[in-house]
Amino acid sequence: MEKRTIITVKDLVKQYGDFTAVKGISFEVYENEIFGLLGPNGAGKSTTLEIIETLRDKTSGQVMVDGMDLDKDPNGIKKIIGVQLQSSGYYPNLNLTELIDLFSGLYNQPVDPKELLQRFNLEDKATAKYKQLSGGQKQRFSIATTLINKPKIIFLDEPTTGLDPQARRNLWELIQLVRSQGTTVVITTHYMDEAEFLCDRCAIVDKGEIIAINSPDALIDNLVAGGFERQKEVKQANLEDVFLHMTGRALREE
Ligand SMILES: Nc1ncnc2c1ncn2[C@@H]1O[C@H](COP(=O)(O)OP(=O)(O)OP(=O)(O)O)[C@@H](O)[C@H]1O
Repeated sequence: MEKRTIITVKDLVKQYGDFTAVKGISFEVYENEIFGLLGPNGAGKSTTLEIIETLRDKTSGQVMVDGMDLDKDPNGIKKIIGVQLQSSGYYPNLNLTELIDLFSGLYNQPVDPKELLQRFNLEDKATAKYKQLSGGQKQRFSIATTLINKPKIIFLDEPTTGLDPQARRNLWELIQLVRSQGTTVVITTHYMDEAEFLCDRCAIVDKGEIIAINSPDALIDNLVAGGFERQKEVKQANLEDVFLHMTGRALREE
């Protein structure tokens, strides 16, 4: 089936003073895929994401989101995307239900807080404040809030950083669920196992340039075809498997 392109980035450049953080990158994201931006610290992933999210000005280049040109219709783009807020974006005196009601009012979108919290395994926290949540719960809540305006695309910037293996896997399942319900997901991560598990395609960004873009499988196959061999014998399991086998897969944060 022909894939529909939902994001097109062409020759994108971002300069901070004399420093060029993004050096003319181009890529496309297809509708309903999970697309990853991978790269070391400072590669330019967040800058790229924030430009597409309309939160940061670009220096040059073209960005189209669902047929809308970033230069001409940033407000149109804002309406169809969901962006994770930093923790400072949540009013400290409101509980989770009240926060959802607040966003729902701001977006003018009716949302049932109970149903949304249930979907993200947070029904017991309906009257808790954001700051009272564990790391995993905070991430789940912030992903839940990206869905309030019923976006076509959500952007997740390092959603599992700092989480334990159980919470990470739980979040992976939730991200897959969000995609299965029709949302396109753009994610940045430093965890290659995460990208391999979640992403349909990923771009590897280094020093402001895209150095590879493909499915994780194809990237691995290309490396092996080039004669790469692992130095160590590959074991049937890794330390994370040991950890999860011994401590279980159930979430521990409650
Ligand atoms: N507001 C700013 N002013 C000046 N330089 C900036 C600014 N924001 C980012 N940079 C620089 O641009 C480069 C790219 O930063 P960016 O945050 O996009 O990278 P990243 O790939 O998301 O990194 P990380 O994985 O650490 O989040 C870095 O060298 C960073 O120091």
